[in-house]
Amino acid sequence: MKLFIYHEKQCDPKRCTALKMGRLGYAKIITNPNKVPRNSLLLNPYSEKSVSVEDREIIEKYGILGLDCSWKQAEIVFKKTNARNQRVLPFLIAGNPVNYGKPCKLTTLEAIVATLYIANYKNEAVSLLNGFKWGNTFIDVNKELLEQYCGKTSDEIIRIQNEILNNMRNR
Ligand SMILES: C[S@@+](CC[C@H](N)C(=O)[O-])C[C@H]1O[C@@H](n2cnc3c(N)ncnc32)[C@H](O)[C@@H]1O
Repeated sequence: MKLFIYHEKQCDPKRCTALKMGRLGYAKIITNPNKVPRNSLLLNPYSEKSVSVEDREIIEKYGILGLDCSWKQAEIVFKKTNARNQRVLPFLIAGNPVNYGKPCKLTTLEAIVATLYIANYKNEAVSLLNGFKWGNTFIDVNKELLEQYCGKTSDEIIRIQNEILNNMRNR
């Protein structure tokens, strides 16, 4: 599985999940903007199209690309990207210690794990959590959601997500 992370060097290196993924040999860390793979599936929290099982061909051919930057800068950083295949993740809850419990504010590790899970590469997804103490928390907190999204098309996932959000509002 080809996993790439473009690293903006805006984070605390001790807490950065991307740099740790690089150290563990899980992902290739890229710091030169000219070397960013343009066809990979870019995980963009501001995109309108959801990650789905329909992305398997892109993932197989070109891999997944996370963009590790500070959440404070993220909107500006993503406005500058011109990658071809940009995707948002559907509603999921952060399991990491920094943003625990917050919707959609995932670490780069969590975002890549969720993408693989939804596209039905469950074993590959779960194996990336080895080496991260809180890693399994992400799966535990989101197991039901991930199972609902896994194997579905982008349109189906948006429908499922909207139903989940409506049910939460009406509770
Ligand atoms: C903003 S950075 C923060 C990284 C954090 N400092 C860390 O240590 O992992 C997280 C990256 O993960 C991906 N990501 C996180 N949440 C996402 C979402 N809801 N949809 C799509 N991508 C997401 C994006 O590439 C995003 O830029």
